[in-house]
Amino acid sequence: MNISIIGPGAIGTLLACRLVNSGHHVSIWGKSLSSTISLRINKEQPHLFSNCNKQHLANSELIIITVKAWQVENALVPIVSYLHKDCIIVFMHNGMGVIEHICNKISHHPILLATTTHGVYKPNSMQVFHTGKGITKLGGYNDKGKHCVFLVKLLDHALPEVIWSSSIKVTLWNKLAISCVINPITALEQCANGILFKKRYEHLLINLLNEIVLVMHEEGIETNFFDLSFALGKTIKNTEKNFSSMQQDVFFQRKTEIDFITGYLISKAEKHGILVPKNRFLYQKIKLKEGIYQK
Ligand SMILES: NC(=O)C1=CN([C@@H]2O[C@H](COP(=O)(O)OP(=O)(O)OC[C@H]3O[C@@H](n4cnc5c(N)ncnc54)[C@H](OP(=O)(O)O)[C@@H]3O)[C@@H](O)[C@H]2O)C=CC1
Ligand SMILES: CC(C)(CO)C(=O)C(=O)O
Repeated sequence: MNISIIGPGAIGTLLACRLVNSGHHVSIWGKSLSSTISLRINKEQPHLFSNCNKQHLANSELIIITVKAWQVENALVPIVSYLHKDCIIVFMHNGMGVIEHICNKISHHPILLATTTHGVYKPNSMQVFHTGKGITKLGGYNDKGKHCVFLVKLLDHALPEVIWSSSIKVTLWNKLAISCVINPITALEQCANGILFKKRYEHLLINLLNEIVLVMHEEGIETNFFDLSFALGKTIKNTEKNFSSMQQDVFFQRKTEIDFITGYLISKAEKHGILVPKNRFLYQKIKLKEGIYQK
């Protein structure tokens, strides 16, 4: 298949290299002006990709957008006119709410959303380290996207494990709930995820989850406090030594994805007239931190 990866950062590089290994024709579309870019995973053989080639983009049957949530619009809008009308678009980023703003520009394409738990670290522009094998969940955003179940086999062959989600909205909400808790706290405390098991966080975690459950119910997502806290505990355990993406963004003084994580939760809470003071408090603290280093 002809595939383009839009945003060859940590996740994008991992996918690009694995898709080539799996026999696909892969090009990339990044911010660099070079016409070719060499990318490698760990110490494996590097692959040479064509970069920002409009013809390759136009020939793409599938594009996977792997930029940060707040970068999606700027990455997608300039390239939409080059895409073939049937080109499948997969979005893979943390958080929710991005597609709502741009779907009218791409609604004739099959659109899918994906969320992944792979861990990837990119120390320089040419190499990534695959630090944790994970699971990718994929599902259709529009009707055409829902007909693209075949992509599970294709992507699973390249970078297992890939699972089809028949309700990607539910999958993303469950991931969002966990991120709303782990990401801002670990970013503010600058600690690994495992710290959240400490007794002193218990009340905060309970309050955050209770607020999140109310919003999820109003959004039509079937959940309850016990299921969510079990899932949260499992994620903290599985990633106890890891640093969340937001911890790293704050550490390196980068813009975080808070607007698409807690910010999304707050916007839905406001829509339903639900108060989420604990989540709002964390949101404001992160915005304050970002504001200081972005000045
Ligand atoms: N890394 C990880 O382990 C995981 C990441 N995720 C999620 O995946 C998403 C991507 O994360 P990650 O790969 O780490 O992020 P990166 O910042 O490493 O990758 C994003 C890439 O997109 C590029 N980019 C930004 N804007 C544009 C544009 N307009 N056109 C083309 N390219 C652009 C960036 O370039 P530049 O750097 O020059 O801005 C960068 O190379 C995030 O939502 C993240 O939360 C999820 C699970 C794990
Ligand atoms: C689930 C969690 C918190 C894993 O660290 C994550 O999504 C992230 O780091 O962004």
